[in-house]
Amino acid sequence: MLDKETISYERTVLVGILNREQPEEKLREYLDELEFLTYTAGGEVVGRFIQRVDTPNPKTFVGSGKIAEIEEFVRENDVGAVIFDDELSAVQQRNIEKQLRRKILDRTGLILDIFAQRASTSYARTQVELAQYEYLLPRLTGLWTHLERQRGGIGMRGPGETEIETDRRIVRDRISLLKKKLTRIDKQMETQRGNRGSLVRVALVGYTNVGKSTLMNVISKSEVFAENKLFATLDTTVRKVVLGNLPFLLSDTVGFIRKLPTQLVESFKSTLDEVREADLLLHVVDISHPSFEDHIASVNQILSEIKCADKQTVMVFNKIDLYKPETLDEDDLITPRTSRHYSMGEWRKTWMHRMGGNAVFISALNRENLDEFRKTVYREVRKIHISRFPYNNFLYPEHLDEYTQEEP
Ligand SMILES: Nc1nc2c(ncn2[C@@H]2O[C@H](COP(=O)(O)OP(=O)(O)OP(=O)(O)O)[C@@H](O)[C@H]2O)c(=O)[nH]1
Ligand SMILES: [Mg+2]
Repeated sequence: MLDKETISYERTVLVGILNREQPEEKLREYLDELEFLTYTAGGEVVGRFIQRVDTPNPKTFVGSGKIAEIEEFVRENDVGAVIFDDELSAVQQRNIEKQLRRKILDRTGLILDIFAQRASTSYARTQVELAQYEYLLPRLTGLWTHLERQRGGIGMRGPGETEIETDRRIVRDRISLLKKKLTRIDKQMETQRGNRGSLVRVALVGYTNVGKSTLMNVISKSEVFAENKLFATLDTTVRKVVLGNLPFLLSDTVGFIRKLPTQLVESFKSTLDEVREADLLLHVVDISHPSFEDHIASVNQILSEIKCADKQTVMVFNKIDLYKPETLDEDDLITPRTSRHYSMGEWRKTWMHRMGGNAVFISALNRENLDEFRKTVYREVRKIHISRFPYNNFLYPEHLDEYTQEEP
């Protein structure tokens, strides 16, 4: 009889540092996110190590005492990988690896690994592979400088160096090959996008795991892969959606994350072209997440990196079914009331005001408030349509009643 297959998660530990920008509460959130990323990559977190570090140790990132502590733990607990929340230099990564004799990853390396695991089309795979090589290249350089220093001036042209030089050349060749391949695919995609005609284009953007694909499925009655893991979507899906009598194209795309590796932003440029060419962005937010405001800031940061910060945007606050404000005891006169205590109504007022009415609060999963969502999207798409085709305005009268009847 066949043994039942058991999924084995690799045992891992996380390492984070405390400093002025990263007080305890922030760090906890970052490590929670890193734990979720680790789980997505196939790891089980069995320990967390934290140290107050104002200037990271150039050799080992954290102090030597901390490394010794981690070493003892990984030895006794059968740990396979140690993951740092912050970016490690090539030298740090190698030194730590030498001492711990385990796989050492930083946040960027981990995100790249997840992307590599999840990329299912050849296009996504090519983009990820490019990002991985871009990540690797300076690390090979680091390895080389390290050897150079160790060997001193004489006998520099030893086999070690030649080997690394060769490695670097192979990596560089591979990078330029992948870039060429991507340029070719980009051209094809551009033509495809061009063939879509003059329909208004709307793109779902937002932090990873906020519910973009779920919303896409609900709105377009399509079947896009949605899952409670990070980066469920790597490829862009485009669907034609009709609200009332108004057709437009809706695209679902890769989720963003804090400290998204720049290599990934670079190599996913063409996936992000869908965002760049959109007429309207639907910025989806998971309002039930305690740091959703930071998420909004991260997404806006990436949007400005790809020069989309000024696009017409509707803020879509999703997962209202899960939102719970923190509560204050009535006799607690000390704790200041902050946005964490806001009721849904208060958030609504704040964002409606900030967005000039372009904010909706929904639950894609429970299909709550979808009418309001449709109404807002309809109104904005219609505006774009009319500004683009003023002459056939008569084709698009207000149809607010019609589409609301579509919903059973
Ligand atoms: N409670 C609740 N869960 C939701 C809601 N919308 C989506 N989810 C869940 O959130 C998880 C992530 O949903 P996805 O639609 O995959 O999220 P995404 O933004 O496409 O994620 P990536 O593609 O990974 O960036 C899934 O488990 C969904 O079922 C909602 O309104 N309420
Ligand atoms: Mg998705």
